[in-house]
Amino acid sequence: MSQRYYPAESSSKGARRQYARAAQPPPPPPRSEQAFSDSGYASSLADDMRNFDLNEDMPMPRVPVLPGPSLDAPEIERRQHQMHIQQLHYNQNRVALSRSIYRTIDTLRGLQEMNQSWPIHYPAVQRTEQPAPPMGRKQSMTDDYFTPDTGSTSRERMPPPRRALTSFDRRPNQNSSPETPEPRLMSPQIAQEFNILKLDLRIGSLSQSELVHSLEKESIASLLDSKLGQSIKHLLSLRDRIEDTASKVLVTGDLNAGKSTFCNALLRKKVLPEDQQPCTEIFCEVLDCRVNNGVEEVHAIYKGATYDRMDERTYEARPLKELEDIVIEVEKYSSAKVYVEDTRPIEQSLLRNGVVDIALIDAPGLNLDSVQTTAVFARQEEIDVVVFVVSAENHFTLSAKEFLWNAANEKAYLFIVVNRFDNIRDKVRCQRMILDQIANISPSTFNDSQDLVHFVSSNAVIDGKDPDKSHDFDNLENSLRGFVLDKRARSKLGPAKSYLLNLLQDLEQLAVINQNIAGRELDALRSDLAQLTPKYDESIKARIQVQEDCDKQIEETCNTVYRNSRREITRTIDEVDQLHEIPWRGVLNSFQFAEETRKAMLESITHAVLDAEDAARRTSITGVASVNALGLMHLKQDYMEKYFRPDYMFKKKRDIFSREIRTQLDAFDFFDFDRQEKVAGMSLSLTVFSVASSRIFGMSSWVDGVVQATNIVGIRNAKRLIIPAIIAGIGAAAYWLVSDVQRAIPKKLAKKIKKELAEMDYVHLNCERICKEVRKVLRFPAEELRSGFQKNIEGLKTKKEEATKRKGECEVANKYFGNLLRESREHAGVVRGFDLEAASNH
Ligand SMILES: Nc1nc2c(ncn2[C@@H]2O[C@H](COP(=O)(O)OP(=O)(O)OP(=O)(O)O)[C@@H](O)[C@H]2O)c(=O)[nH]1
Repeated sequence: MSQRYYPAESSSKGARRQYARAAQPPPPPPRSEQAFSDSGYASSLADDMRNFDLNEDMPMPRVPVLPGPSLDAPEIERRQHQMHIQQLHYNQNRVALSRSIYRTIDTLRGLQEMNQSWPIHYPAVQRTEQPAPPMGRKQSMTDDYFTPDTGSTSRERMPPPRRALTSFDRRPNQNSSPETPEPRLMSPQIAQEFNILKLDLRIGSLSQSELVHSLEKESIASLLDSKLGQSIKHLLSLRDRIEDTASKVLVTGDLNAGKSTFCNALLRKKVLPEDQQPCTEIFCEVLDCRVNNGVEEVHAIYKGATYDRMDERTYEARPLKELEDIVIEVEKYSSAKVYVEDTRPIEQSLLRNGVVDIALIDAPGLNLDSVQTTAVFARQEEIDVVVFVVSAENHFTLSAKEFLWNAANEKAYLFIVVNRFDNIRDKVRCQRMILDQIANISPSTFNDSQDLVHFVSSNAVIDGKDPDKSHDFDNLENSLRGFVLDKRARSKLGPAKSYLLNLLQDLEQLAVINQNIAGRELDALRSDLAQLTPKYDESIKARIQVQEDCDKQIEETCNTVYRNSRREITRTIDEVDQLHEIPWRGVLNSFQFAEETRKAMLESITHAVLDAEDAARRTSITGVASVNALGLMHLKQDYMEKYFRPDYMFKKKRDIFSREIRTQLDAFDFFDFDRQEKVAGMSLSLTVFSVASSRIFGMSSWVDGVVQATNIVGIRNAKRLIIPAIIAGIGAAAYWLVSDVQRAIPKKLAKKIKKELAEMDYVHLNCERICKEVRKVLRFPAEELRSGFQKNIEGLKTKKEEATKRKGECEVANKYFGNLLRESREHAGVVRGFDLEAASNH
């Protein structure tokens, strides 16, 4: 402890402080104005810490020589040497910590980048998935014969797979009921173990772990990203802090404990207002005026403004004597920077001591109001040393104890000034009582009470009327200097070290968790890919095979339909004249007979076509069923089977038109001349005609015949016979024709119809039409089958590509987190090795 360097002062009355100048190193080179820049002191730092080395550090401190018996030269040299070693250690630790800060910032930035491509997993439990409703499918406008199959044949569609929230993407176990929670990926307790990277999600009544579970993976990643950003910011401010050559001393305590008087005593001049009644209501930071171009003044900082000495909009510059008014203007000012000149020699000045620049912060009384108390706590982070002023008359109030308990957690040592000791009659009892209380509040402070607890009377220092009291204060001042200088390694570097350790521990945890997840996901993806690749290849092969089978089936079905239709229709047409029994109602009704016969014939042919269509329908049902069977066999639930409506077939106008035969009756349909002529040859009455006609082709023979006949019967008889013979012949012929109408009509009609149908290629056209319709009908399920296969293959292809991409990402993540784990462990080991105590133990 400092006591070794600052031995207890002689209690002899009037003992005076002496500072030996013997064996002092040459005075430090003058420091630039910049080096003493603003109150945060941060701005005085070099921008890039990476380039600095130990030689650029602060000047070596001089050894203050304390009051007491004069020291001999070897002792002074020894102390000088110790101080040098101490400074060297401090600088080594400072440089090493600074490097570690940069190294950690690099790590955090790398993690932020990684978080963009592979959202970092935060420990959480998986949420149970709710199955999504099955998706409807829009029916095609062309699907006339088919409707979505919603009937008994419909199959349950599986909900689409969803990615678990903070776990890797695995399809939930289909056998597990929705109520059964999935196995926990991580224990939520792990989340509680985070120090720095803990997500602060206290919203409403939900706990952090509940909130983590309710957030999407991307939201957690973005929260972590901002947390990492905050951490980088904090690391930079820690770097600024350890680079800050100044130490901030917060003087706090209860109202009227004498904090301002104590500060004035340290400065040896009345700078801060002292009063019986509470007066300091804002923070007053006392600094060496050299940082303000040597001008003594107060910068009263406006409420809500961030102080910038170079920007007068952020503060009001006022003379020192107005400080009394400023400290109570809480409505206008948040705090004040008090620039004062400390004219005392460097060995005596606390503000300008040659080792470290000290800023004294006079805080409002803790029990002034709760806001101010909170403000004191808020400033803890930037404070190196806490000097707690307690009134010897009042001891520790509740607010004082509360503050000290909290401060003791942050800072192992507290400097306690028990002021107004002059007002105490039984000083020994008071000392005992106060020390007992300190033992409870801060045991480490109690153990070092000789250095850290001082009973003084601050009001007696400036006027110096009572040398005894001044002597106690000198003692305190020496201890405080020692405490500030010796413990700065701990107070300045300690927070950076512990923050780094905590952060690296968090990073290690995140690395373990994420490497684990990436590894598991990688295994899962590898096995997925091992299944997907052959499945994909098989699917392509199966598609070709099934497509061929399906085409073959359609072709065969169509050929069968064509053949059967052609056979049936041709047979009907061939037999059309034998099929109908239209009653004969005499020659006079022969037209009606002919008409009915025509209709009957045409109807029978149309019926034959309709029968062929019916047969085609039945064949189509079988064909569709067998294509559906192929689909179900290969695509299973992915095959969208539709309900087939065979009654919708052959319903178009085109079909009706194609079936129609427009054969009409004409006069020749009633007589069968072919037959008349054949029969005439055998008829007696026409024998004459026959004979005559056999001669008629030659004029000479005909004339010969007439001459011969005339010769036989005589001219006169011949004249008498020829005319009745002609009449009889015509009559017989007419009779013959009329009597043949009943037979001639069907024959002639059938012949005519056949001829017309042959001319229009009726049979082929209808068979072709029927066949075309059947092909069209069969092509719907075939197309469904083809698109099902296509979808299946594309789905597999997409899955394969996604899995391959994801596998690549996981490999990168796995490697990255493996490196992060190694790096954070190794780095934490390095940081743990920084022995901050070594600096003060030498
Ligand atoms: N007797 C005696 N009086 C003191 C001592 N120190 C301070 N006082 C008086 O105590 C009163 C309050 O002192 P301040 O320094 O204003 O107290 P403070 O803690 O700064 O007060 P606030 O900032 O208003 O909380 C003043 O009247 C001082 O003169 C001391 O050691 N002995």
